[in-house]
Amino acid sequence: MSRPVIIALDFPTATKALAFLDQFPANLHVTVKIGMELFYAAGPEIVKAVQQRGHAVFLDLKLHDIPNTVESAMRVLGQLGVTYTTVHAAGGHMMLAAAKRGLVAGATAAGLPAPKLLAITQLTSTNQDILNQDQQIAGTVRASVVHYAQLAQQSGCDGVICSAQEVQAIHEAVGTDFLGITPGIRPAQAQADDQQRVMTPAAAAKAGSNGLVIGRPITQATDPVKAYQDIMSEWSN
Ligand SMILES: O=C(O)c1cc(=O)[nH]c(=O)n1[C@@H]1O[C@H](COP(=O)(O)O)[C@@H](O)[C@H]1O
Repeated sequence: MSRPVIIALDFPTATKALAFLDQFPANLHVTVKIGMELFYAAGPEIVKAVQQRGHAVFLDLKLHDIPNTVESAMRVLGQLGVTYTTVHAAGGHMMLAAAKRGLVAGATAAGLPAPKLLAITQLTSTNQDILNQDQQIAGTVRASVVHYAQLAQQSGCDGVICSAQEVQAIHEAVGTDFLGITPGIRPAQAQADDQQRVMTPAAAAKAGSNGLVIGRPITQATDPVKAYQDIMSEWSN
């Protein structure tokens, strides 16, 4: 199975996102994450534009609503030909199962393979204090993340989004076939920004991460292609 370095295309307009991608050689096909900012600004057209350039798309809209609404929304997203998409594990078993049903139904109707469904566990910007005080969840961040991974697996998800700090515990709990895709990745000298649970690409690889999500260290680099290639080589060595 491929272990992608997924570039978070966090830009406010399609023009800026495509100008960023145009810096990459035409024959270098990557996986990019289109999140709320870009999708709200540019809609499904930006998904198509990125796919037409040969890149795979991770559509990250982190759905969280009642099961019926999530199922209907996923039916629409399932028709876009994306590789991965996201739903919040905190919505519970019924919502996750509904998300999976909708995604598979949408993809089947469009004659496409179903995208991998990844459940958001605890955001990598969450720390122990936020978990215990703001969310009023007792216990450790790791225990909460592993619990959500078990729930997501039982509900038919293909994997979770978590910090690379929790990947090993997840794989021990639910098996190595279940994907642990990890944002909160920072090369050794990079600043953490708003991320709390971070790891370097090399440490994430060692921990068994199934894919990295990385934005600012690439998108805001002076030479984004070199930043991407440096991370790729650290990750795959
Ligand atoms: O779902 C995500 O992709 C996500 C989950 C999470 O727990 N933490 C997290 O940072 N992300 C996303 O991963 C990207 C990280 O960006 P950088 O912090 O710039 O590398 C952003 O697009 C976030 O929305």
